[in-house]
Amino acid sequence: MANDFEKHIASVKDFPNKGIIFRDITPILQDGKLFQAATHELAEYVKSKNADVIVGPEARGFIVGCPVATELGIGFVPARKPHKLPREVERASYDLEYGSNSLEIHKDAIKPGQRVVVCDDLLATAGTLRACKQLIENLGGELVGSAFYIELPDLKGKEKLPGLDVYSLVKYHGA
Ligand SMILES: O=P(O)(O)OC[C@H]1O[C@H](OP(=O)(O)OP(=O)(O)O)[C@H](O)[C@@H]1O
Ligand SMILES: Nc1ncnc2[nH]cnc12
Repeated sequence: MANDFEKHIASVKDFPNKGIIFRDITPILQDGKLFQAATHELAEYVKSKNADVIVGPEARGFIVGCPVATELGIGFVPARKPHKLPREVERASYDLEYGSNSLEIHKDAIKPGQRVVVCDDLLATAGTLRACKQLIENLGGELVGSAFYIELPDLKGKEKLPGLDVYSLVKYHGA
């Protein structure tokens, strides 16, 4: 199955910037059975972490995280790019493999003591994941794991979050 996921990831050279190989998951999403299988694999992981809620960073984290939350019947919390959420927010800034950004989360989205897993399409430098962790912890939640379709281990994202469990379907070396 890991092989099937990998076969349905498109690798696009020099996108969005020269030197980046963009790993495009849209062929997985287009294949209903494979999208369902990927969702199920992540859901089994999230269940094993006994999570109360999933946080998904905009935009691809919405696509990946929402169906996992509905499969498990648990809540989904969007971490959005600035000025999109209408009520009081917590904000964290971060750097990416290409560029930098900020993420916001509604202040009442996570309750103290809740167990949270972050779901997203890809882990690269972990700037996004670190920002999510900061937001979750500022609201009193506990980040108990993270789940991705793709991991780029050479960018050493994991090392920036020592002790955090990371689950992924496919790893690309030499990214
Ligand atoms: O581990 P990192 O170095 O933080 O990179 C991974 C993040 O980068 C991409 O999102 P992007 O910010 O490009 O936003 P998008 O989903 O709106 O395209 C991807 O979906 C992850 O969220
Ligand atoms: N190489 C990559 N491909 C797709 N999304 C990304 N986000 C950060 N790095 C990426």
